[in-house]
Amino acid sequence: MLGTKLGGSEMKKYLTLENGDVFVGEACGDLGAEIEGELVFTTNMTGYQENLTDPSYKNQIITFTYPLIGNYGVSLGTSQSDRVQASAVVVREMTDEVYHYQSVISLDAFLKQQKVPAISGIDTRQLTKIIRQYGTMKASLTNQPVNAKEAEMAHQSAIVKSATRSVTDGKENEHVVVIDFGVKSNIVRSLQRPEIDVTVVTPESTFEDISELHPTGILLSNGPGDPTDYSDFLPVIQKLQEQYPIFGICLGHQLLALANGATTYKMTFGHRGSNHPVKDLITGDIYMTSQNHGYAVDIDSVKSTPLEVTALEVNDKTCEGLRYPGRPIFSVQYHPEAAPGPHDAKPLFDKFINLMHVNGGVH
Ligand SMILES: NC(=O)CC[C@H](N)C(=O)O
Repeated sequence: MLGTKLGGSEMKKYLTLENGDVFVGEACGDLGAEIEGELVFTTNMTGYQENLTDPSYKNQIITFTYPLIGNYGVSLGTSQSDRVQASAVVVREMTDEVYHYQSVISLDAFLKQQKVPAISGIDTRQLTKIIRQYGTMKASLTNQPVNAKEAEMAHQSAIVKSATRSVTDGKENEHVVVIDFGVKSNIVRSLQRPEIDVTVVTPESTFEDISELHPTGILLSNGPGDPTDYSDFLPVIQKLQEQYPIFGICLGHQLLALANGATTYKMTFGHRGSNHPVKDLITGDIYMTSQNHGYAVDIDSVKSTPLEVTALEVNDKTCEGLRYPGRPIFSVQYHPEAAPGPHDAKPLFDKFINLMHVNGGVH
């Protein structure tokens, strides 16, 4: 059944796109809430809980192209941060008939609890075709019809405020410092080993703050928004890369590129999904990867930097990996931590830790 009625709601909701298109559906999630955001789509067939709680989706309205969302509920330990980060959710059908032994709450109830609005009964195939043609655009989700002008939104900085926290007990001698631009829990989890301490620090940290932690390696995390909004942190990366092994993931990859003089650009509709093939130019291997990004590193701009392109997206040949020859520094545009998605690239965490071992840890 299309647009399952949830919690007895028959309330209409209006999704108004910047180009003037209007979709009318049924309100679910937080029924009263109205929001604006950047309308994006993800082709993930599963993993809605991980997507919704991924801080990289801050200020974005997520359209799920998979037609049935919510059927395995929401479970403990699956979220990628402590709350829903996306502004709103667009689905073809949301169900609260949940079948999963670990589910503790339905998706609709979770969204209500988190005060996040959603709209169901939308032809998400048609909507996705519009986004593919016109590109990612601003949109509003309202309880009454509005005109497209009102759906226009000023540029919102999506920078996440984070706090420094020690993830492990600090007794061991190898120490990864994660710069938290909006880090996903599974990145931190993927680094954890008995011999490794992990400390997560805010991007307001200075080079001195970070050095005082005696890192053996630095992980530049994923995060929301336009990478050029983070220019304040680039001088810190420039200093860190003189001394420490670095692994950049997604936003972290883009910031490593910017810190070395490359440029980034906004893609038409980005890559959001779990089946993006990436070719590793060093080994020739192809990985299936999990992705969620709207910006990319300009490959031509890398030529005049000390960096080298190490991977390409097979379909559109965009930059998926970089390394700094001669230094223990590399980055990827995709998500080796998955959550959700395939695990082909998981060995990159071991690669980073091995680089730290080889480097011996610069203290
Ligand atoms: N997942 C991420 O780190 C996304 C990076 C950046 N916000 C982008 O959309 O390109």
